[in-house]
Amino acid sequence: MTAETPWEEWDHILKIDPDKELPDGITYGDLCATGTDAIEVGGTMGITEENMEAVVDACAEHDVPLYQEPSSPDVVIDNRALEGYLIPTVFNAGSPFWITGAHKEWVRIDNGLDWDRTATEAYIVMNPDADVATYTEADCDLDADDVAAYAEVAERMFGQEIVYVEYSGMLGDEDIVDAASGAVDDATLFYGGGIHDYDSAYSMAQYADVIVVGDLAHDEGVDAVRETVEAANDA
Ligand SMILES: CC(C)=CCC/C(C)=C/CC/C(C)=C/CC/C(C)=C/COP(=O)(O)OP(=O)(O)O
Ligand SMILES: O=P(O)(O)OC[C@@H](O)CO
Ligand SMILES: [Mg+2]
Repeated sequence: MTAETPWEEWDHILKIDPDKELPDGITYGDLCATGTDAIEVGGTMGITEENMEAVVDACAEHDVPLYQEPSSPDVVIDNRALEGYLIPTVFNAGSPFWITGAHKEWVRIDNGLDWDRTATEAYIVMNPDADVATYTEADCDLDADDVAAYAEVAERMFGQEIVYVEYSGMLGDEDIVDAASGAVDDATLFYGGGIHDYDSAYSMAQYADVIVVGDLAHDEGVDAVRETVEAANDA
């Protein structure tokens, strides 16, 4: 990354899914102006280079750092508007493909990756009903001590700078996020899933360094997202 580890300064990320519509009357520019610290463009299903490019181009002229979060090597785009690439690796995936296999393929087929703009996110996927859990065959049957141990392994043994507790589609268990928070030292803890208002944002931001808000932007719009930014800044 240009500024090494910029996420250390963040409280809030807005994740825009290029496969989902925006509410009526709302533009990508409006979403960029919510006060979020960064935008991640990504989703699990229905992702193409074309819909990725369209969202990145629409956000490019606005003053917020833009990151691509690819769900597979074939949707990675080469776009100078991107500050960088946040590449998931799923620690509790059912297949090594989602831990290192896709990454190996990416490096094999792509000549000349931009390593200075590339970082990984160590995901722990917790909602068995989320597309990402099905897709990666994740073992979501984890207690707080399992999650804490994964988080510690990610940081201490695999040198991960970002640990991501992912409840995509549902609000997570505070005790689990608290345990993950206690298990990491220098790594930045991301939490995402089911944040829908000030209180749910605040509850998770007490433990996580950075909260990630996704579907709310597509389902409700900018005022709701702005509330979550306020909560992230207050916590
Ligand atoms: C090596 C490269 C370039 C890519 C592989 C990256 C990996 C391991 C991806 C697997 C995990 C994944 C699909 C991450 C994408 C981000 C994510 C978790 C989006 C949220 O997905 P959901 O909310 O479950 O799905 P939808 O909202 O799209 O239905
Ligand atoms: O869509 P939501 O439930 O807000 O989840 C956010 C993000 O963690 C998904 O990858
Ligand atoms: Mg989603």
